[in-house]
Amino acid sequence: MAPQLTGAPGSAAAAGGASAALKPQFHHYHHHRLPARHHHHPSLLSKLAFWSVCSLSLLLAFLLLSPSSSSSPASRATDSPRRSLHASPATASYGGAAWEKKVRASARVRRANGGRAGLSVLVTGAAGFVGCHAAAALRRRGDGVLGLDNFNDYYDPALKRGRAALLARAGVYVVDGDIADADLLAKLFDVVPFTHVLHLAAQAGVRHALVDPMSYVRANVAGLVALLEAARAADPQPAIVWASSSSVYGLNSHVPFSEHDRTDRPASLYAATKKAGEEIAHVYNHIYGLSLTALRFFTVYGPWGRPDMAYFFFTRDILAGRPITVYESSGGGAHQTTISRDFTYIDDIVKGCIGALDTAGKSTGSGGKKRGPAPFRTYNLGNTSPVPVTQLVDLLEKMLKVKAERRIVKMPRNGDVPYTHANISLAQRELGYRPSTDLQTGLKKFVRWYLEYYNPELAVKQKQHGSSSGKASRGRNGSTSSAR
Ligand SMILES: O=C(O)[C@H]1O[C@H](OP(=O)(O)OP(=O)(O)OC[C@H]2O[C@@H](n3ccc(=O)[nH]c3=O)[C@H](O)[C@@H]2O)[C@H](O)[C@@H](O)[C@@H]1O
Repeated sequence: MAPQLTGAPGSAAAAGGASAALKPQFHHYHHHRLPARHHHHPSLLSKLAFWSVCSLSLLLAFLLLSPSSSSSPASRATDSPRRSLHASPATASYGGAAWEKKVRASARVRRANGGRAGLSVLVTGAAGFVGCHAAAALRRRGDGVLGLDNFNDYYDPALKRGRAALLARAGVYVVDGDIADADLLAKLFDVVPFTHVLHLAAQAGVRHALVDPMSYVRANVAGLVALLEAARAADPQPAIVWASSSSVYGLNSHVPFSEHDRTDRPASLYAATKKAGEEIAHVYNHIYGLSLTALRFFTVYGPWGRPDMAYFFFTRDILAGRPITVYESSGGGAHQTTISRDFTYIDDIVKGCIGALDTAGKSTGSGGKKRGPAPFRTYNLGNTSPVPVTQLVDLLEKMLKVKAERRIVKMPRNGDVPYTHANISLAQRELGYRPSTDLQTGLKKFVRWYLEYYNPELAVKQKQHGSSSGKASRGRNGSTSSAR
């Protein structure tokens, strides 16, 4: 992918229009409630009652479903808690012949894929990290791809716009809308008979759940239900592959983590909402015959990554000469001497996503009714070789040629788990998943992208001299503005 993109600034429509508009009617009702009981003005009163019921239902619907995410919703992942600027479903604009034409063109299959019919895939969270790479890979294969993303400001929306611009150049249209917008989803399924949904829209990030817990419920629970509702009502019903998380293993200490291990002891609200998603998916598979595949991603990293993840903001802070906080184990567990992650490179994850789409059996329902059993699958997508976070920092120092100022602290109780390690034999067997990128190789690609995107002068210098002065200059776009 061409790395140098400057994204247009993101726009998140302000929420609250619907509820604000309803307020006066609500007050009006209370003002006139007494006369209503005495039957003085029956027609006026029935009107008032009607509007009041409408107001309350809309307000309730708004509170329950409003603003989740398409990529990674909710509020900005900054150190200072801040309410999100969600795109309100009520304010989204779509429809019309030109819009439908664009949607259809993007979702149209270009080329059959190795003898099998090409897929037509709705990718939610397409302006997110994994979504952007997966959508581009599907398009390269000739599949039809339509993206959906709400471009929320959990982290710098300019990065999301940059990813969407990249997809636009590849012929993938990313609809600016929210997975909680039932009308929009119904419309999309109406316009395109999607064969598959790759559902990657979510509120990601483990530690941010302490700051904005409701954003996780809105995106990962209410948003998922909204998507599944639309999918079960669609005709034909698509098969759904979606992003769960390695974090569902929580306090599990049996390593490497296998799909058969316990997932009933999450350590964070994020993990709990992903686990809830897995249970909710089972319901839709059971009642409506939706084909459902959950992929448990293990700490995915790479170019165009998420600025709220440690490898990304460590890079930014090391270059800016700022200290980084590295957690060490508080001790006590079986393998808790070093905090480690099974870091998995983006290209490997994308191959796993595509393997899951290609092998997903069909949904069996139609018209909202189940006609027979449909596949229900869960796979780990990891790298199978955990690396201590301290070693990640060593590698970054070497690649950036800057010494990190490390502040070593005991891991706080912030939802993080000390260790992850995937057993991938099931994905290997059934999806043909074979990760092939070690952390050193993948991180090099990330660092190259990071420098070209945020700090092109330093990138050139490093390329020319094979070394930097050791004193990194500040990034063009991002060193200080990206959120974490
Ligand atoms: O595997 C997953 O399922 C999850 O992977 C990541 O979560 P995490 O592995 O915690 O990744 P980071 O937040 O980038 O943290 C990586 C490591 O750095 C450590 N860390 C983090 C932040 C910090 O300031 N210092 C520090 O040492 C963490 O404890 C962790 O061991 C993603 O953020 C989640 O969205 C994803 O679902």
